[in-house]
Amino acid sequence: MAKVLVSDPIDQAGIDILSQVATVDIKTGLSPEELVQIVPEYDALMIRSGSRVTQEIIEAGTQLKIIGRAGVGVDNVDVDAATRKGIVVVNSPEGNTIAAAEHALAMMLALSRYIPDANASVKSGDWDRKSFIGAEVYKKTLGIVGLGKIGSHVATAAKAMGMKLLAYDPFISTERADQLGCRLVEMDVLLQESDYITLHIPKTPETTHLINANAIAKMKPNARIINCSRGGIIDEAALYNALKERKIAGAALDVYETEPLGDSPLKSLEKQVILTPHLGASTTEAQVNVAIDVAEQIRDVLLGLPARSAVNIPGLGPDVLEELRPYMQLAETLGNLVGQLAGGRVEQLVVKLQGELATNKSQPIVVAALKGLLSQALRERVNYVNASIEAKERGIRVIETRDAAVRDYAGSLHLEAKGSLGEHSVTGALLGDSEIRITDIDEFPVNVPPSKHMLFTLHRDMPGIIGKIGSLLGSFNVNIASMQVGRKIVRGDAVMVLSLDDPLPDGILDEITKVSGIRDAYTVTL
Ligand SMILES: NC(=O)C1=CN([C@@H]2O[C@H](COP(=O)(O)OP(=O)(O)OC[C@H]3O[C@@H](n4cnc5c(N)ncnc54)[C@H](O)[C@@H]3O)[C@@H](O)[C@H]2O)C=CC1
Ligand SMILES: O=C(O)CCC(=O)C(=O)O
Repeated sequence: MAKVLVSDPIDQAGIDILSQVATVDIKTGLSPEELVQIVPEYDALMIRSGSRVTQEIIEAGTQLKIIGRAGVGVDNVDVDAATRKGIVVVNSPEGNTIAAAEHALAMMLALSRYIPDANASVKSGDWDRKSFIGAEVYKKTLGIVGLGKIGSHVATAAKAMGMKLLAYDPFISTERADQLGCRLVEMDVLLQESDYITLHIPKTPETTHLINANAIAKMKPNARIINCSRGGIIDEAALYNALKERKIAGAALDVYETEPLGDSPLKSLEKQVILTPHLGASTTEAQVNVAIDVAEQIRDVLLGLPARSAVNIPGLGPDVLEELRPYMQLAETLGNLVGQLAGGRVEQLVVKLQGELATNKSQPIVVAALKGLLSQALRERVNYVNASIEAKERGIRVIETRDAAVRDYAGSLHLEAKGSLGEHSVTGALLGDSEIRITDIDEFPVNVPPSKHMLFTLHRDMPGIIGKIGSLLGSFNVNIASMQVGRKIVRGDAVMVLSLDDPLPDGILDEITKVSGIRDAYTVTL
């Protein structure tokens, strides 16, 4: 049975799902050294934000197939290292959206009305009403940085509270911002015009210290900033100085440059600062959502099925996966077939998407074709995660083309592999929704389903040749399941495609190539 290590607190709903297919060990609070030591036993690792999955841990995880992050941000996982090792990294892109958005809104209101300090004051025995005169958010301007899932929910709620909305997000359209009632502006405008600024962006090289001394200098003196996204987007030293010198009115932070927050001067500031310990996703509802979402994906991957929210399988969201899955199977089968026909070292793969397939997202198809192509060499070591990297490291040039005009089938895929031993091409299509047909071998038209054991010959189309191959296979006790010949002209060159019930015994291929009229013969195992 597979083994899963859960190294952060995860809701029981997720553990129950994992337990259907694996032995689950819950070991929280491990040091990085302890994690390195025990990770080799495990097939999957499930974490929240508490565990940092470094390259060293990934290298040590020789059995690891999947790392599941029960949340959105995967910045605590070395995704590149996982990708190189073919380990799928999944997250829960939506499970805690509402929780994080509501936390940001709660922070904005709490900051405006000094709720944490007022609460502490009452609990300490005071009845001080003068020190806590707050500000209303009604009719104030909220600047939202990052109008993705969380930012959009914040926008909708803030709109309902009568706020004016600005948004900065270089990757969303004006139409989308309009829909949410936001005016899409440049960052400088947002900084200059907002009374409240809330950050909902990932931490990337571009967003690190996006809010630095320079940006803070552009903000209004009454401005308050909220960060429930990622630590490090705000330069904490610059923020501290600005707050201390009253250049801005307040800040509410849930995330920090280093977590847990150590000996930070921010802790010394009073009612203009609120600090929470990375609680954005900490609601019962969100924890159930993310635990189920990620546990289901770990279960699926351990059962050999694809994951719906893999962050390191290019372009493979759940909607794309649903639509392209049959074509990906086709691509993988054809990649495997053309790789075996080409033999030797493949230097170039042309992937041509034809008919309706030409209008589809190509990346998953190309990845699937490469996975098939490399599967003979790498077996189970190649997967959708690392196929592109493995191909690149082997110097395989990938050329992608599209031809929507090819209409033999609704959608078809043509692969050409050029290598040290020559050049071969195959074309395939889907019959109905998912039945694969090989429709062309080296430009000879055929119509055969792939089968586990196959024999392909290139021969001269002449009487008696099929019988000779049949007898030869019979003499080696190999049963033919089906046979088809593809030719362009009568008595010219032709290909023969045989599906066999049994693998070809050693030596028979040499015998076949000796038959008069046979130019070449290839065995393929799919
Ligand atoms: N505090 C907490 O516990 C939680 C924090 N988060 C964090 O919140 C952040 C937002 O999450 P989601 O809304 O789910 O992500 P999302 O991917 O739906 O939205 C992010 C948005 O940021 C935009 N963006 C990217 N780079 C940008 C840049 N340089 N400038 C402006 N906009 C940029 C993107 O276009 C996208 O619209 C993430 O960093 C996530 O890790 C998420 C959940 C809980
Ligand atoms: O696991 C958590 O509580 C943190 C959630 C978070 O930061 C995220 O989902 O990006």
